[in-house]
Amino acid sequence: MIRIALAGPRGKMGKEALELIQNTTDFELVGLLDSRETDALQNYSVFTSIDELFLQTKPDVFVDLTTPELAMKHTMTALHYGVRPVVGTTGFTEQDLKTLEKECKEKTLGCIIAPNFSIGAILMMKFAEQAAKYMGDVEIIEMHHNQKLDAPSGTALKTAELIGRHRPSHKQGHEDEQELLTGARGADIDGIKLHSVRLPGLVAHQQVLFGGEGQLLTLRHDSFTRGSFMPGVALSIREVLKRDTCIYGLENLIE
Ligand SMILES: NC(=O)C1=CN([C@@H]2O[C@H](COP(=O)(O)OP(=O)(O)OC[C@H]3O[C@@H](n4cnc5c(N)ncnc54)[C@H](O)[C@@H]3O)[C@@H](O)[C@H]2O)C=CC1
Ligand SMILES: O=C(O)C1=N[C@H](C(=O)O)C[C@H](O)C1
Repeated sequence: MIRIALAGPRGKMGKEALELIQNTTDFELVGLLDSRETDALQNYSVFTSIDELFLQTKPDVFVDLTTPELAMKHTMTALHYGVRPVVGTTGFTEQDLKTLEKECKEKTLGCIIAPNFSIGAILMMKFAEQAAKYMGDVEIIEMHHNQKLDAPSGTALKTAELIGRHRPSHKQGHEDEQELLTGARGADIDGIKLHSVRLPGLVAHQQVLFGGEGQLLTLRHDSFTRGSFMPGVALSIREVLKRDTCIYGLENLIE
């Protein structure tokens, strides 16, 4: 049995993950971390202190599905107690990732930071990385529900990073281009334009557009339900136990 502690169990992702853990025969839920005590979770040990969670439940794996401002602190605390983190929460900076890499190396502990757990989104990112070898003019449009805290999404940032491995940094478009309204052309990562849409009704969607003379290549992925993320959560829980480094992105776990 893999002993699992989960943070954020009342959230949109946390609820799904709770169900996944309950319904998976080799997973055992040993504790929950939430910002407050809640009746809805009274059958489980709910902690409001992350230190108490680890001291009292001694999990093998800690799954974090909370908020960008908490994720780094939670992940570092898990590593401090020798617990392997699987983190779906977004908002990690480059510096955060470097710090985690160092911490995992020092402690010889696995940690998985997954900007997106769905296989379709991972494939979209891998295809975008391939396309960038041949088509260097690209814009990313990510679309999410209107309760999302961070923009751009973790998936969009990861996509830009993978594209950047093959696309030399350069300014796209016309050199005399002017933004008549601030933000009209989106955010900019090494010249890649990145646009964030937030609307009710959406879940998680992304298009990567590659333009070339007389042609457009569109890569699109849609998560219509949060069930799309759960196989990736289960895979990460099993994989993190076999690893002793910090892994950023599930593309590193699949061939
Ligand atoms: N990697 C992936 O595939 C996916 C990642 N996400 C990310 O997961 C995170 C959560 O997303 P949602 O479930 O949509 O958000 P949500 O807002 O529905 O849930 C966040 C949860 O965190 C809890 N929380 C707040 N403060 C806390 C504290 N101090 N201790 C413990 N829990 C606390 C809240 O009670 C809530 O249950 C976001 O960063 C989002 O970007 C979301 C979907 C897929
Ligand atoms: O907040 C969300 O919903 C999602 N967050 C992740 C991100 O920021 O990329 C993954 C997915 O897009 C859903």
